[in-house]
Amino acid sequence: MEDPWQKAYDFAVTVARKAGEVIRKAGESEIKVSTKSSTVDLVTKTDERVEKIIIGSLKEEFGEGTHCFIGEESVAKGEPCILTHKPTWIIDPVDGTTNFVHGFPFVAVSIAFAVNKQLEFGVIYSCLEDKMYKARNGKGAYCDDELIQVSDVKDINKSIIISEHGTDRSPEKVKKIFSTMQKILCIPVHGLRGSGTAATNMCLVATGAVEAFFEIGIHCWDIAAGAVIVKEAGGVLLDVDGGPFDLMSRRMVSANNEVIARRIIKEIEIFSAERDDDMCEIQLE
Ligand SMILES: O=P(O)(O)O[C@@H]1[C@H](O)[C@@H](O)[C@H](O)[C@@H](O)[C@@H]1O
Ligand SMILES: [Mg+2]
Repeated sequence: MEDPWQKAYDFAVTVARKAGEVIRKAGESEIKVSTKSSTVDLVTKTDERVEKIIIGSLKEEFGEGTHCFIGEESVAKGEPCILTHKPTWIIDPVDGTTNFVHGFPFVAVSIAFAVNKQLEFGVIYSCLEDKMYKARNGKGAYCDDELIQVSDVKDINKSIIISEHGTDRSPEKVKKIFSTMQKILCIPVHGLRGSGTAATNMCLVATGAVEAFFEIGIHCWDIAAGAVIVKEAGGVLLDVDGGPFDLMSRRMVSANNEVIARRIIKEIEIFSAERDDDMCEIQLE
């Protein structure tokens, strides 16, 4: 029987690489000459431009109307953020926007694809490192053409944990974020890290470079592709309260094994973040 999504998967890799080249060029030419403040406007234009290229390419290849799109920039402009049963692309055109503004070398194009509300595949192109991470449901996870596996570390005292403080600077949230990080550091673990992009952090879990990534405040487009890649690399995904992973919940833990995931969950001070699908007024089918 023909594999219905192989063509879409291969095309997603091509589009991610094309988007990465646009980001690199923007970084080399436009960002260098501008001051940090004007850079931010420029980068928003880059984010929007890259998302338009990605969605435009997908619509051209698969036709208008047959597929749905959840893109960070489109949602920011009021497009719905609801996962229906239709084939749906979940896109973060520039994950690590703040990194990009500052020339901090972790910026990722994240493209995921879901059918019947199930994630089918994920592609993350770390465009400044020129590394293509990808995974299809049930077919393993790869960095370029090399199979990748999560870490085999069992003891959390021998682990590196990666997380982010996000963009919210409200004192009560910042306090909980850093109190959580302090508790995890003092378990103790070998170290805490953060690349500045959830997509890249999840690839680091999938390659075994770190044992776990958690964050509250991310969006579905930050983690959808990484979720497939971590799972296919042998990792686990949970909600920060220990329940099942929920793509739209704005929170998650991904780890190399469930013991380490649940040990981290014990230390997380949970704060609320409005669900991605609640942020949208329009309720689709
Ligand atoms: O820097 P941006 O891209 O605006 O935001 C970041 C990423 O989107 C996200 O992946 C990361 O986890 C988050 O903490 C950070 O704010
Ligand atoms: Mg992002």
